[in-house]
Formats: sequence, structure tokens, C-alpha cells
Amino acid sequence: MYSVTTKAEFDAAHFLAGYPGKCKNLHGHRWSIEVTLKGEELDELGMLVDFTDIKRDLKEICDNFDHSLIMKKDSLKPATLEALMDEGFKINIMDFMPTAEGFAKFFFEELEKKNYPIVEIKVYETPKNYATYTK
Ligand SMILES: Nc1nc2c(c(=O)[nH]1)N=C([C@H](O)[C@H](O)COP(=O)(O)OP(=O)(O)OP(=O)(O)O)CN2
Ligand SMILES: [Zn+2]
Repeated sequence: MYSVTTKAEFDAAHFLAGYPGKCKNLHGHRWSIEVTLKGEELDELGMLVDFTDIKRDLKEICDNFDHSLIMKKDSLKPATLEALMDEGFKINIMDFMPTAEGFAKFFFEELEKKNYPIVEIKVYETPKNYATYTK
């Protein structure tokens, strides 16, 4: 079995609505996404998946989040959200809680849609704390 792994990063703010502690406040992380692909067969160039392809597609997803505010749908008062949007802030509204776990599943499914032989996503919120999603 072969496996290849690549990583990408982005900087973004989030908050965990309803969290009983400091993480309910707006704060930022340098999110780091580690993708692992696996397979038995190599192509005619001796590659499982070309790093160039997976790096490009992973970066495209990360770029959408870079320097944005990531929040779960309905977790701000409508007037607050409207005011932030009026200011022109880049906001990503997700249908999941923006935890490392939530992002791990999200990235897994986004790359699965692009037919990568994905087996695992790790999402680091900090260098020491990460969540893993596998199937
Ligand atoms: N299982 C999870 N637990 C927590 C998550 C998460 O995504 N999955 N996220 C958070 C918060 O986002 C928080 O920002 C991280 O909290 P914490 O590590 O406690 O804070 P710091 O990085 O500032 O670490 P210090 O050691 O306090 O400096 C919480 N939990
Ligand atoms: Zn956080």
C-alpha cells in the first residue's frame, strides 16, 4: 500500500457559540490541514497522486477560508451579521460547528467529491492540538 501526504495552512477567525469558556469569544488560529491519500497502484509516472494536483485542490479550498471569519449558521444575531457584512468582512457561514473535528470531516468530504483516494484528514488548530477524520 502506498500513501502520500500533503499539508496546507490558512489563517482565520472563529468562535464556538455556546462554548462554556474562552473559545466562545472571537479568536484566530493558523489552521493546518494534513491530507493523506492511499492506494495500491501507481500510475505510469510512478505516482499515487501527483502532489501538484492535490496541493492545488487543497489550496483552493483553504484560500476560500483564509483571512475570513468562520462561523456556524445562526450563531450571531442577524443585525450583528449584517453589520459585519456591511463592513465588507469576509465571512464563511458553515452548517457545522467550526471545530477541528468539523473541519476534518468537511475537508474529507470536499476532497472525496474530487475523487481523491482519501483516507485521513488531520486538522491542527494549534501545533499541539488536532482532530482526525477517517472513514
Ligand atoms: N475537541 C476540540 N476541543 C476544542 C476545540 C476543537 O476544535 N476541538 N477548539 C477549541 C477552541 O477553538 C480553542 O481556540 C482552542 O482552545 P485551547 O487549546 O484551550 O486554547 P489555546 O490554543 O489558547 O491554548 P492555551 O494552552 O490556553 O494557550 C477548544 N476546544
Ligand atoms: Zn479556536
